[in-house]
Amino acid sequence: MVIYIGTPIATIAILIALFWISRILCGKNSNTSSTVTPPRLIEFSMEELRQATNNFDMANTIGHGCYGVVYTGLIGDKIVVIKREWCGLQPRFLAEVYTENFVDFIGNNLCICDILWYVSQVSYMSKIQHRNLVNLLGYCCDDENQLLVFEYMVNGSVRDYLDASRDLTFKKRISIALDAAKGLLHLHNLDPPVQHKRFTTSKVLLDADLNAKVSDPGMLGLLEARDLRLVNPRGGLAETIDVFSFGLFLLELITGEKPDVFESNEEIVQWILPRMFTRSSFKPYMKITLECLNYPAIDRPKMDVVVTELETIYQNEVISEDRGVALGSELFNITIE
Ligand SMILES: Nc1ncnc2c1ncn2[C@@H]1O[C@H](COP(=O)(O)OP(=O)(O)OP(=O)(O)O)[C@@H](O)[C@H]1O
Repeated sequence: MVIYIGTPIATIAILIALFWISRILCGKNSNTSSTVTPPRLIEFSMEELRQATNNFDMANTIGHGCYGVVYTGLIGDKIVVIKREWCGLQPRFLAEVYTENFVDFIGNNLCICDILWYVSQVSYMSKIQHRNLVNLLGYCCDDENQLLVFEYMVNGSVRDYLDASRDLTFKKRISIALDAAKGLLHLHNLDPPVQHKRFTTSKVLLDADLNAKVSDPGMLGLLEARDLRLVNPRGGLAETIDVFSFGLFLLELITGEKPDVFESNEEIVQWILPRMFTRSSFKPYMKITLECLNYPAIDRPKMDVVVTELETIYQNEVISEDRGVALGSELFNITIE
């Protein structure tokens, strides 16, 4: 009897890769109260996703980012969002993850290991679940195509929403900020902590009821292998960059305008001064915004503090709801009380 065991090196390489993946899949996760049990991650075929998007019809395109083109698609009776990577997997993905020796050792099996690496990243992403994070539902990966399937957020990004100049009460803005802060806090509370590092108003998506969720949580691994620059390089080191980005997000959320990139907190203060507000909730809002943008970075609050502050502001708004204030350009003509 002949037992064919293939190339021993290839077999060992695959076993090591599988061991590595199983370790990631068994990794620890956070157990904060809003953690959602991960649904089963679905592996879609390319054919299924072609059908879902009408063969990736332009009409289904809703945007694009550094990962790739973003489509809506229909799977069963459910609308989903499909991100299709710009370019296929490159062997250098693996080279950046493993040592040079290991890559040499794997030799001709780079392709399967790249795919295994991609699948391990996707599995990891799918385990990061929270009600304020956009859920990854599934993926498709072969040697030519890599696609990610996410839940669909019908109102698009906060940036889209602000651009469309749709009405948003101050209370609603606070509730969006609070949702987004909780999403980031969940990432920071994971063991080991996860930094988003690309947090902007485009990364906060709104559902039909304007509940907000942070998109692309845990996607950094996939993107870092592609030499991407940080969104806010002045945000400082890993632990503070999300907080800095959150401060910019708060400014953008309240003004509707993209704030300039500031060199210092004095510049931020100069930017805010002519825009002072009368209403009591605006002051704590601007205070926490400025604290997030603090220099040096070590003076910035942690996200749990940000969540607590925003919760207090939100509660004040609920209490004084009947005194409603319209937001918009006229807001900034109000002088200091
Ligand atoms: N799950 C989703 N539901 C609804 N719309 C989405 C979803 N994901 C992305 N979009 C839309 O697609 C656009 C592009 O998203 P994507 O995350 O690829 O890039 P980005 O955030 O705009 O830029 P980058 O990733 O380069 O920083 C978003 O601005 C948003 O309008």
